[in-house]
Amino acid sequence: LKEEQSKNPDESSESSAAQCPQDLRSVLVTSVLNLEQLDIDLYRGTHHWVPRTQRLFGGQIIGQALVAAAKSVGDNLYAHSLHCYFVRAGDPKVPVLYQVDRTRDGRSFTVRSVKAIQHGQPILICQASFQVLQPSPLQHQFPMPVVPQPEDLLTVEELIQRYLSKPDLTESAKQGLNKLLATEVPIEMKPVSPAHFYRFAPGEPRRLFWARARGYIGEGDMKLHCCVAAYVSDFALLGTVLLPYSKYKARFTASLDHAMWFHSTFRSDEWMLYECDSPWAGSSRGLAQCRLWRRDGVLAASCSQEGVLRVKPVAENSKL
Ligand SMILES: CC(C)(COP(=O)(O)OP(=O)(O)OC[C@H]1O[C@@H](n2cnc3c(N)ncnc32)[C@H](O)[C@@H]1OP(=O)(O)O)[C@@H](O)C(=O)NCCC(=O)NCCSC(=O)CC(=O)O
Repeated sequence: LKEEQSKNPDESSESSAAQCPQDLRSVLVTSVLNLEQLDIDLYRGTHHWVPRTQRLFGGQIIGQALVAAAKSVGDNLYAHSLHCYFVRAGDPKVPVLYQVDRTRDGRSFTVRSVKAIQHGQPILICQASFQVLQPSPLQHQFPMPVVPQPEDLLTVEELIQRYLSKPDLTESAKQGLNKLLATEVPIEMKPVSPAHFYRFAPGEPRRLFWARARGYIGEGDMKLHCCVAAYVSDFALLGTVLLPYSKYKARFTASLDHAMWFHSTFRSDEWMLYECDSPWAGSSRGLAQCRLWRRDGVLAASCSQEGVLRVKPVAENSKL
């Protein structure tokens, strides 16, 4: 992990150096997931992008917790799952400490517990499990959904530019969209069905988008790609729960827990299809699940999350 983070693309193969100048290096690798070591099994992480809610982005905390866990396991071990609870809102004004407990080192599986701490209190508790690669005669997966290729779809930014040119947009809607455009999120996204993605009409609780880390990461360390995928996986997952409810908008939403399973090798800086759905909502909570597909149809990872969602009715004359 460390080696990959410090690797300068100019030092790698000539062709990748030519394609990926230093200034295109993913900020997820150079900053967000590049933890500072304070002591044995103790790390400090800083923030890059903070959501409008002014609480830390859950994906960042999960990604950083997985980085901390991965630093204490051997190169022959690969992350295969993680299970996290978000127990307190993260404070964007201070860094997060990550304390790793080496729960167990087995022959095949190794387990780590990570506590993310701010102001002396845990904000996230995470368990991550790693495995030595092992062959298996049992191998199956569902087929990847058939969707348009990313080259045929618009990015979120391009879609926002289009909406901005609509004549009937209110001034506050324009301001909101311009704010979104000015935000530097380290993920590139292309919704497969923009109307569903933005909840312009009620629909089934299911949405798909292509996503990848912004900037170059390169082949290299699989553990790092898992950390990036953990970061990305929390970005648009919980919103899937709201898709059937066009008459309501979110008043308070936060992910409560997050579980993830890694199945195959993948590159998080290459387009991956995120297939999100929500099988259930009730009691001010919703369950959301996602599958991450490699472009070639291989299932790379699966994810489940429950969140709290409190809503209020949408104003009749809203243009967004
Ligand atoms: C989930 C928790 C809020 C649960 O804590 P509590 O049990 O104390 O929370 P709570 O529900 O009682 O209170 C939270 C806020 O809701 C209000 N509140 C409580 N009950 C209410 C009710 N019945 N109706 C209306 N509002 C209510 C409270 O006054 C408070 O507002 P007020 O605060 O105004 O007093 C907390 O554990 C937490 O913050 N965990 C971290 C979650 C997180 O940060 N996830 C990652 C980021 S989300 C993410 O990354 C994904 C995403 O956003 O999509």
